[in-house]
Amino acid sequence: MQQQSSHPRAAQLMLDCIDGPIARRLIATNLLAIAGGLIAGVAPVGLKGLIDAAKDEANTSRTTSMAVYAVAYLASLALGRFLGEVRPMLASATEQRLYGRLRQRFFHHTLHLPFGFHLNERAGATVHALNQGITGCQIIVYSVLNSIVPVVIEVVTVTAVLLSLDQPLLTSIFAATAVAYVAVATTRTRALTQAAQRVSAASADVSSAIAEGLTNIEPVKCFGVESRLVDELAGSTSLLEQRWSTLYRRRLRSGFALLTVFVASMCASLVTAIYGLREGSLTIGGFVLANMYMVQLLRPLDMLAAATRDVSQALAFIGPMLAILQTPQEVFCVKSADAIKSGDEAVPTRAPAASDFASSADSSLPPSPQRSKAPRIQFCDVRIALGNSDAVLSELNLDIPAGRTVAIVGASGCGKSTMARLLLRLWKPERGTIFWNDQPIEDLPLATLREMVAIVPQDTVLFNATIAMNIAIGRPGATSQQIERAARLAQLHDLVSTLPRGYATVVGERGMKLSGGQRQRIAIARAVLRDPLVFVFDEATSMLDSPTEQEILHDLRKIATGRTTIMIAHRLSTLRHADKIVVLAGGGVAEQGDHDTLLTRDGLYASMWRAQRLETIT
Ligand SMILES: Nc1ncnc2c1ncn2[C@@H]1O[C@H](COP(=O)(O)OP(=O)(O)OP(=O)(O)O)[C@@H](O)[C@H]1O
Repeated sequence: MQQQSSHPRAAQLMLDCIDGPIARRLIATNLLAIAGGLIAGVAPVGLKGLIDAAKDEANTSRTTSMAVYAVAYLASLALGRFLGEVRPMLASATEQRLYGRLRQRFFHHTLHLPFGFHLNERAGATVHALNQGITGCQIIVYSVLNSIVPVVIEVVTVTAVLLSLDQPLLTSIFAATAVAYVAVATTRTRALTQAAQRVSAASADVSSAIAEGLTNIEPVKCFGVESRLVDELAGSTSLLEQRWSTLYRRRLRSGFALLTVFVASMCASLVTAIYGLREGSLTIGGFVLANMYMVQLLRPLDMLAAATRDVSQALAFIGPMLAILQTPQEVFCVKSADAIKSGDEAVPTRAPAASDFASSADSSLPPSPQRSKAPRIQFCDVRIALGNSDAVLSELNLDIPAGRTVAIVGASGCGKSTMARLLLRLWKPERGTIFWNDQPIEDLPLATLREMVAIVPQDTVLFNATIAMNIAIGRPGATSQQIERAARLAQLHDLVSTLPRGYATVVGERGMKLSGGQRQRIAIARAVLRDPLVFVFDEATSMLDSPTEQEILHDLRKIATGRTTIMIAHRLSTLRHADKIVVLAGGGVAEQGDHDTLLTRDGLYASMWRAQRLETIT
């Protein structure tokens, strides 16, 4: 079933990646392939001429005729072979460009798939889908250019010559053989495709297991699970082995079926040609030619059948890549970016007034006067459930005034990071709306929204690149002075100065050559350098020692002035300066207000505060 729908999709995918220059080169190499097929097809005519000339004793210039036929025969053989050698060399550059485009297209598409896709899929399997898909495309291109096109031309040429021999019986045998080949090739295709799909799935499991072990190398080593992982891999590899054997058994069965057709046809044609020779309807040259053509007709038919088999296997390999390419991307752009950036928004939907957030008298802080562009953010009746569990946020109503700092606190798992992800549209709420000033955030172009928000996430993962590159990731083209300034604000500069290679130090796979606190500071510098309208600090300083944390918080308060800032933290002492503190519980806002108000209220926040004070003292 997958195979049936894969044909047009695979063809479409390749066509999409073919531009003018690629198309021209492919046509040129194809023409070479066609020329090779034609020449190979007519070569035996020279041999027939040679044999007939040798037999023609009445011909006075027999030697010359023989020489001409011999040269024609050898030259056509040599030229056909030469073209066969040259074509792959010419084709390879074009094909590599095509595969490069395919990789780029796949990577672009995958990076733009929804966040949930990446959480559900194994990265190893995704990379494997690409690699195997490219292998499948290579097989298809090779089969089409090297086998199918030249072979079809050869079959047509041979058939034309065959018809000119005026041997209806032989022609019928050839036709019957062709039909038999097609029948065998098509009936075996489904079984082969299924086997190839199973190989592909098992192979993805093996790749994912290896990738997962390598990306989690630290826990693997710390918990000493190397041998267990290797044993588990042995299970997956033996399954892969079995599935390859099944595939090759099926290929063999298909090969035997084709061999049977081949032998039957050879027998039939040989008997017919002998009969023709005895009857005098075939010369000796004609007899040799008929048999050579039989072989020559069967060989391309054989190659066609093999190519069909390879293509069906290749389509199964391409299947996972096509499935990923068909997964819908994130919704990027709904409304004009300019209107949003200039603050000159068209208001499509009514956003709630501050008084709608009536749960607390403290919820209607006036906006900060310093940055007119910093947005007011409102979560209105937002509900979201993740996975199969109950709603993480069942009814979130929250007003974050423009240019103010709002702290979010609450028990682990109550949905604080989920809130931040909703704002960045990594998740989509099941119900409710998040407003950016007066616009629902779905109306903002996704790229613009993310450009305006900088997040320091709980777990900082770095690229295996230099410190400078990691800091500048959100601001391509940043100068070294700008990078250094951001690093200073994140209390990182002094540390970097002690490194022999300074900002050119490579941080290792996922930044593992740095401490957790150092990674966090890079993440803070990154966010600062991005210069956004909204900051989200999600446990941004949780890995730092107290003095460093205090210094960074002091700097961040300065940087965040006039920007809308969301601070998520468990350590309440780091949040007491926030304009508003929001306690999340039971899927919504349990209480909100500034530090003193909440302490006076003696509710959830006050008890959390007391508990943490007690911990500090004891
Ligand atoms: N992709 C997901 N699929 C299913 N459940 C998820 C997913 N991501 C998060 N969750 C669940 O959603 C809930 C809220 O997670 P979230 O990360 O928002 O909590 P949090 O309040 O930030 O917690 P913490 O303070 O521990 O960081 C948790 O119960 C978590 O297990």
